[in-house]
Amino acid sequence: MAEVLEVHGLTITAKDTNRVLVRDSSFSVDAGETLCLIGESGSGKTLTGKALLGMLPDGLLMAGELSFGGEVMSGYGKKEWRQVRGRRIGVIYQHPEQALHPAIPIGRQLVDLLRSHLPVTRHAAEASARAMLDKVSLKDTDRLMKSYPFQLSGGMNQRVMVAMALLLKPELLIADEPTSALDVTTQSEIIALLQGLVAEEQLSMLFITHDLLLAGELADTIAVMKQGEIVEQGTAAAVMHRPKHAYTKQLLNCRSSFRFTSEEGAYLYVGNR
Ligand SMILES: Nc1ncnc2c1ncn2[C@@H]1O[C@H](COP(=O)(O)OP(=O)(O)OP(=O)(O)O)[C@@H](O)[C@H]1O
Repeated sequence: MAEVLEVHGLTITAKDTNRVLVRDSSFSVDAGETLCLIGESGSGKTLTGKALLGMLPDGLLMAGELSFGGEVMSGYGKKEWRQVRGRRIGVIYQHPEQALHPAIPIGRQLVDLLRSHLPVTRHAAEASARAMLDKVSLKDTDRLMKSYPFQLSGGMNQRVMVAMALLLKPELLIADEPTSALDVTTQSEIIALLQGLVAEEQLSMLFITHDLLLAGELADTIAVMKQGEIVEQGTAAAVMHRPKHAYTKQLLNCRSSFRFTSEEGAYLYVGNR
């Protein structure tokens, strides 16, 4: 399968303290593949995602090579990043307010996004926006196009954010803990939606989570991060059922539905979460 994203030796350092926040991290995402980056809070997942969007905060230094669609992005300037971010790499955050403007109706946000990247008429952009809202299973699109984010539930806003992320038909979707702030039922609905869209659009996805079981449900491959380093990576089946690193075993043991059986050296799945 063709590689969409390749990260080689990504290292992120705080300039003032010289603290290494992400160390020599290498991974790749193939076309149509979902890679889950998992690890506890502070392990460097979000910074890795930000590096891939050219959005690292000032004060951090990046080294290593990032390639997307065969093109090296590591040396990109602001203009090149703007052409990739949002257009070729879509992004979904934990909180919709990170992506949606609170004082602009949903419809206008979608239309403006389309028209800022593509030479389309307002009428055509509105039709595409409605079609995309429909695709993320939001009903009553006429009313929705005129609604503000605060008038929608958390789950609906999350769906709008998915619609925004996919509107420009990106090749890669970066989802940073997109369901962590949602209740369990809504979380399952959003995960099912993402799984459906990824399959339908043949999208590649980098899914960032602290939840190894969720990673097991979604991922083709999993990379486990601890204190800025990838300590284990492999197919989802290998990482979930034959974990090698003590930290991965610890993450699995934290979830009650998995139990480590020392005689067999394997994890047994003993029910749903
Ligand atoms: N702008 C910054 N300057 C200095 N250190 C930072 C900066 N941003 C993040 N860090 C530090 O880098 C480390 C990794 O942060 P990051 O946000 O990537 O972790 P994470 O794995 O995404 O955690 P979480 O799940 O809590 O979001 C943390 O120790 C964090 O405090």
